[in-house]
Amino acid sequence: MTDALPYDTHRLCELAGEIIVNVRELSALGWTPATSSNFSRRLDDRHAAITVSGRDKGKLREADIMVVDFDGRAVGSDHRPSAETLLHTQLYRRFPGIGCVLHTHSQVQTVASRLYAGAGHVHLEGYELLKAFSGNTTHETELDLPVLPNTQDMPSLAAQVDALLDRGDMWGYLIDGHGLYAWGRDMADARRHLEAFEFLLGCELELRKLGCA
Ligand SMILES: CSCCC(=O)C(=O)COP(=O)(O)O
Ligand SMILES: [Zn+2]
Repeated sequence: MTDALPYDTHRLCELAGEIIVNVRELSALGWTPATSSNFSRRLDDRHAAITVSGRDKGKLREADIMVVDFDGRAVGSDHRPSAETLLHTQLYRRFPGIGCVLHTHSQVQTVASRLYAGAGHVHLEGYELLKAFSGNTTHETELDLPVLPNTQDMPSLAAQVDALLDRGDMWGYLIDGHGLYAWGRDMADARRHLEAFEFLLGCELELRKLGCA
């Protein structure tokens, strides 16, 4: 810990390294086109490490990761944090067990968000991969992935997410025409949830193409 900064800089370096490695892999899958997407890790009980706004997520370096407090304000940096910072910090503030938030813009996520915006959710049932979500021990379960309307008004979007979180266990949501948010207790957990949503949404789209859903 330095005198000047109110967080552990060594821990920040560790988390930045982890974000960089994981986000490069997600980018290589085509899930972060055109500088889209944002990623964060809980740093401590007041701060998160998050991607700087507008950076090419496929080419992240340590300088592309900065610190914000849970009100979304930059701490110890002149950079602008992700435009969607509030959607990350609201989760860290409310749930001490959440340690990682991942947001991507894959084609599958975006097409699914458009198709299911009217229904307000994607119903996922009968898939073995539902066991990938923390707490699920059987495929005999179901999950409604919410789809929220897109807006540039982040406080309004965060308020809608907050209302959904009141309902209980939730590991992600879609934003119409935009992409997917997923989270977990650490990077591995959040990434498993993100990948499971991507796979399950892909299955639902495929079933629709085949006229089965
Ligand atoms: C060019 S993508 C539009 C903004 C967006 O949806 C996104 O995920 C990236 O925003 P950021 O400010 O985090 O770079
Ligand atoms: Zn986005």
